[in-house]
Amino acid sequence: LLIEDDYIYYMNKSLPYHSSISNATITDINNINCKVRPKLLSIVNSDFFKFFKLNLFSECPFWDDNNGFCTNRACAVDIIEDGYDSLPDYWKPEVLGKIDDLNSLEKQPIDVQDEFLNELCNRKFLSNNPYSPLNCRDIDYCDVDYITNHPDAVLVDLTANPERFTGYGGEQSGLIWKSIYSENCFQTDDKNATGLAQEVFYKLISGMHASIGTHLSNDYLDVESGKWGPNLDLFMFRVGNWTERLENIYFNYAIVAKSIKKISPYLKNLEFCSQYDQKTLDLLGDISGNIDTTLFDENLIFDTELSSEVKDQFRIKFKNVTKIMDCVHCDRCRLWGKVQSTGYATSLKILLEMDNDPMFVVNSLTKYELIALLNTFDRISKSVQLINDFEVMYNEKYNKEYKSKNSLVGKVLSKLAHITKVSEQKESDDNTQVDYIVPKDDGYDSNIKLNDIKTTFTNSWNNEVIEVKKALMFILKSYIDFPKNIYRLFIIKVNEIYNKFIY
Ligand SMILES: Cc1cc2nc3c(=O)[nH]c(=O)nc-3n(C[C@H](O)[C@H](O)[C@H](O)COP(=O)(O)OP(=O)(O)OC[C@H]3O[C@@H](n4cnc5c(N)ncnc54)[C@H](O)[C@@H]3O)c2cc1C
Repeated sequence: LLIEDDYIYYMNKSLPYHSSISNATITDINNINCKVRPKLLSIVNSDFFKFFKLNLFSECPFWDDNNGFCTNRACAVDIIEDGYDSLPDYWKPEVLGKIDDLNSLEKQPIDVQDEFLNELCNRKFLSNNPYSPLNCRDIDYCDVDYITNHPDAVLVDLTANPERFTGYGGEQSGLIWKSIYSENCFQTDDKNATGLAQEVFYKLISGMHASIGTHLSNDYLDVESGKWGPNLDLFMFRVGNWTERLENIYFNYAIVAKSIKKISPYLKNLEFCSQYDQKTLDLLGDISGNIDTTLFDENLIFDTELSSEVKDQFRIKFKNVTKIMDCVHCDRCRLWGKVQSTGYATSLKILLEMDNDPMFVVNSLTKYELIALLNTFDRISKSVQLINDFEVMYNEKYNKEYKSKNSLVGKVLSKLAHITKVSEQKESDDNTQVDYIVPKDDGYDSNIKLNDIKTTFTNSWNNEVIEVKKALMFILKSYIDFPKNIYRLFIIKVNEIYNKFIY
């Protein structure tokens, strides 16, 4: 019911959530995604793009509590509540969250590890940034030096460690998310730019959070059956029931896709992978060819000199997000958290800094930023695909009689498409206006709202009925078990007395 309240609240509120910075409809993005997905898969499975460098032993720089999840069971109780002790070892969160198949390079000194990736490249400049931040303006949105040069960092094969359910949860992960969201506090005199920066920052984090939720719901371990597979109810609970979270996944898609479009023409100059050069460049060219430049208009975010102060704050705050990932005590979650926060940071660097001096930005990119960028695109692209898969599952399970448009996710998606159309219409009416577009509350919206409320209410009602039934069954079973339990108690007591008597 809480979710339902929040959901209705969202549908009714008139906050300027739907700005006109993205001109794409949900359908546009779904279509683009169908075309780029196979190519993206080939890229992230290639030798160059499948390794990421990570320091598994770095201490959390923000708070003292380094009492990690892997040694702290309490972190898991929210997810695996019952009988933690009775779970087989390989289902325990510290095992589910561990990184498998650490490359044998892990044991090698850092320069040998680097050599491995450098062998794939004609030029080494990607690991040695000639545009040292010491000499130049800082344009990094993540802590690049930390990733590439930390002596404890190791190469991890991302394909051997897919993002999935790990059982990581509870207070610790809640605290991490809370501190990431609370980075979103900008203070400048430019109210418009500050508001917009806050909105974009929130959407990025929420989209990343929702994408992680989508992946863990899709690759979920059912501890009762011991099988891995998609968990529709978990997806609906975490993401599907929340219009805003779904929208933010698509928003992040538009941001990352646009940054890849923007950097692609310059990748030719990088010659970053001799062995895979042509094939990788062809694939990247194909991907970029399918992305429309109007997908996202970065100039509407930070377009004026006035907002450069906001931009600087944005950069520092995003850098902090990538550092907060060191506080994540589940190794695999930390790995993907670091990859994705670095990927979004790289997107922002490309989108917001390239117009000033493209080659300055291009030459400052490290290979790990490029690897993170492409892998983040793969994560968000998979999330978009999964949203569509879950929609089909939802219709099959709950909504057979409804058409796709009337399913919960379907309604959300068509509403988003509708909102974008409204914003497009408004934009063409007034080209000079770059303000937020608030969706019109027309009959279409009211119908959707009414249907949403009905469907959400029916689902919540059915869930409550199932829970009440379960509770009643539990009470009934405890009455039935009562004589058996009394008998067992009696035997235990008799046994104790007998033992005392004997010894
Ligand atoms: C960096 C990081 C990576 C992780 N990776 C994994 C992983 O790979 N596999 C895995 O199983 N677990 C992972 N986790 C844990 C996972 O994200 C959840 O924290 C955990 O499953 C507990 O979920 P929860 O229901 O308590 O709510 P949480 O997901 O912890 O959310 C906390 C609160 O944030 C709000 N919230 C939730 N989602 C959103 C959203 N999209 N937008 C805005 N607000 C939101 C809600 O109010 C919620 O109560 C990761 C956690 C972190 C911090």
